[in-house]
Amino acid sequence: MGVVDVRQPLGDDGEQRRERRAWHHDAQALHELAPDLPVLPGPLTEYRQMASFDWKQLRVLLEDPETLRVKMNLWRKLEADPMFAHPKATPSVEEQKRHVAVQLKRFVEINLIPREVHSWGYKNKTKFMMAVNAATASWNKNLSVKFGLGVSLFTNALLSLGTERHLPFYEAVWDNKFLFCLGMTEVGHGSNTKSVRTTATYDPKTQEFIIHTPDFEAAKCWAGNLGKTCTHAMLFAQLYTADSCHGLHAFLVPIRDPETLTPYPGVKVGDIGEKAGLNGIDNGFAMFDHFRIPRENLLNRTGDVTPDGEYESCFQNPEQILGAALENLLAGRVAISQESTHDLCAAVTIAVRYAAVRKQGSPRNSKEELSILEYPLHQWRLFPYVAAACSFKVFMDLFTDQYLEIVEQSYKGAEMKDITSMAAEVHAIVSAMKPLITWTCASALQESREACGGHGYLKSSMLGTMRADHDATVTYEGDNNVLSQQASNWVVRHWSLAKQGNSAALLDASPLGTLNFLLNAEDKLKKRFTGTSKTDVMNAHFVMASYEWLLCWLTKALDNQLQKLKSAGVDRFTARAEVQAFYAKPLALAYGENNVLCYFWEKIQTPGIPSEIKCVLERLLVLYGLWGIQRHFVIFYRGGYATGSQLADLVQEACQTVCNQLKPDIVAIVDAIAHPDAVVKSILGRSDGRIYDHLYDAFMSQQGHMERPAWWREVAAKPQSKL
Ligand SMILES: Cc1cc2nc3c(=O)[nH]c(=O)nc-3n(C[C@H](O)[C@H](O)[C@H](O)COP(=O)(O)OP(=O)(O)OC[C@H]3O[C@@H](n4cnc5c(N)ncnc54)[C@H](O)[C@@H]3O)c2cc1C
Repeated sequence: MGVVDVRQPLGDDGEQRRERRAWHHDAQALHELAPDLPVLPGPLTEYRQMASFDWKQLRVLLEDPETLRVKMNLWRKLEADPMFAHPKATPSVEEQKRHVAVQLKRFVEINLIPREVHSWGYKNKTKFMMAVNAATASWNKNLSVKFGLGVSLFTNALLSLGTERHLPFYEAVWDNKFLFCLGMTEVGHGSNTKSVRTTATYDPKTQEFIIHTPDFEAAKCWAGNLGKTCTHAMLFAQLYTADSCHGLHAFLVPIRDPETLTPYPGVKVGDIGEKAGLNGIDNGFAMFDHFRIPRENLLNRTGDVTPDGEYESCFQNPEQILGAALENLLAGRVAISQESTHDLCAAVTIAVRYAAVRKQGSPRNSKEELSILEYPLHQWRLFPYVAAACSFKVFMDLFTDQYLEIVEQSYKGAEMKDITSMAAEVHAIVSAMKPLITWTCASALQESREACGGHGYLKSSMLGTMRADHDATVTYEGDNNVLSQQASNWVVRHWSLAKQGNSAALLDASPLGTLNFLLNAEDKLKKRFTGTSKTDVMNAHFVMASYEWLLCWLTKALDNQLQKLKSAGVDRFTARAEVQAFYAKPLALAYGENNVLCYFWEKIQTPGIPSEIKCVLERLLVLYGLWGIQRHFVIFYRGGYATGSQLADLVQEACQTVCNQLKPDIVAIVDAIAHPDAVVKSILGRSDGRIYDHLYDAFMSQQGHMERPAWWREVAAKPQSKL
């Protein structure tokens, strides 16, 4: 195997791919990926005509056209099949579960993921599956979660944790015979997975593992599909042999008879009940009473038990085994970040189109009311989220390629430069990005709901449904607050190299370059803000240099705090807990934001981008960066980067100016990142902008909406006595 170098953000064939992805789209391809918008003059026409660029070209720049093609194809198929139609009224919780379960069956049956995909290499296959997942999530998040847990995420984990003897499970899942759940969380433990208490004790007499739940707090809990539908669980339990506990391992545990869905004796299993959202998913609990499974059901890539009960591991200690097992969950976190980017795009599509059409208030002596988009406050509320949506889209596109390349090469056994450092860096990036992206999306959904006023609160705006369904992403697959600690831990670990000025070691530790801000850190920390006009801050150079200073300061400050606590005799666990709120969490967030800026900047350098699009992209980058800088003002002042009011004054002025510059282009930017109307499903966010026509239809099409209620007698005034 040759040595693989993924230092280039675009991968080893970066230059080639840049060329490929730059502006060679014929009219037919563009039409397929960016179908024409309504041509009749409509409420959005005026703003569309103001645009300085072609939205179709921006669309295929912000996302890999191949990925976009997969999504557009899938959406067309889902739209054409009545089984995937959205119910008009909200069904009961039970019916939501039934509907999503039968949709999943059909999803697999009609080969929405063609069989040949399984023979593709890891990278192409996973990239395809991720595109399908993100597109499905935008159609119906319940369906994508059910599919992810039960089929795609499971089979992904199976291939990396299991061995050849587990392949029949892989086949059975894709043949619709088995459905899985991933059972890690217990009633009493979630984030601290090491303390999971379900046991799997090996019995050499029968060559079986005995799965047991010691008490209710150790019951498996929350696993999607476990409540009603799964046939098996990929269950995480502490593995015991006669001599000792070998830590957390994954087991394939039968839960229900696949033909009758009756739970097996020894498994007490059920649904945990109605949730705040995602009610199409049957999240469940399960308790095991000395339930026996064959020895071969242990996923044995990282460790195995011989028939006579001897434990064999490729790792030295149980923590390493856990680490290897959890590494496999990274794909899930990447997928969540992709889905959330989609939700963010949908939220701003709805809110910006609505803002362009909705008129409210007018200046004195003017008869014309203003679109709410004209108000600087409204721009400031929404445009940074549009900038975030575009930047995240680019980041996820480029980073997913790198991530899959690294995993593929390591599977192939390629002799990769710095594989250990690369794995650690990828882990840190994902641990920072999943929180950043899901939190940004959550606040965008809330802001967009408010920005659409009362109508935004209608179910048919879709913002409430999206907000409720998206909400869980900040908790599952690693709670955001806990996950972000892994990112800050990794960054701060390298401060000593920065302090020594050891650039070579820093570059080795960060093959993807996300620690480059630490190069010459002490010099960077000497920099002070000297700007005197808004043009000094309204550019990418200022934004990126300020982020470098911010990150160096936060890393150094976090390290100082940890050293201080250590010198005072505070143990490592307590010290880490002490610094979380004011050092570690801001560092993880700033690290994530800086990654977004660096990848976006790299993208803007793609050769051949038309100058008008480049100008829009730079404005979006600057707005995203300034939005972050003003959130971190306290640190800039606290660390002495700025004194007096100049930095705050100029950044605020610049934010408002960039918003104003983006205003004529904002509807076209949103057109470039919007999903088709049938996917967004919002009466406020359609591409024709005819919000009042759609509102009228929505009001008028409700069943019985103008009828006297059947229960009118219970509330109507009693007839007056004639006496
Ligand atoms: C819709 C949904 C679907 C899910 N699906 C699955 C599934 O399929 N399979 C599965 O196994 N699990 C699933 N889960 C469970 C999910 O993975 C856990 O909820 C998650 O890991 C968090 O664990 P917890 O709920 O025990 O919270 P806890 O770990 O108890 O955390 C509670 C709060 O304490 C904070 N906290 C915890 N530890 C620390 C610390 N060290 N420092 C600072 N703060 C801390 C957290 O930030 C959090 O705000 C699902 C959850 C939801 C909501």
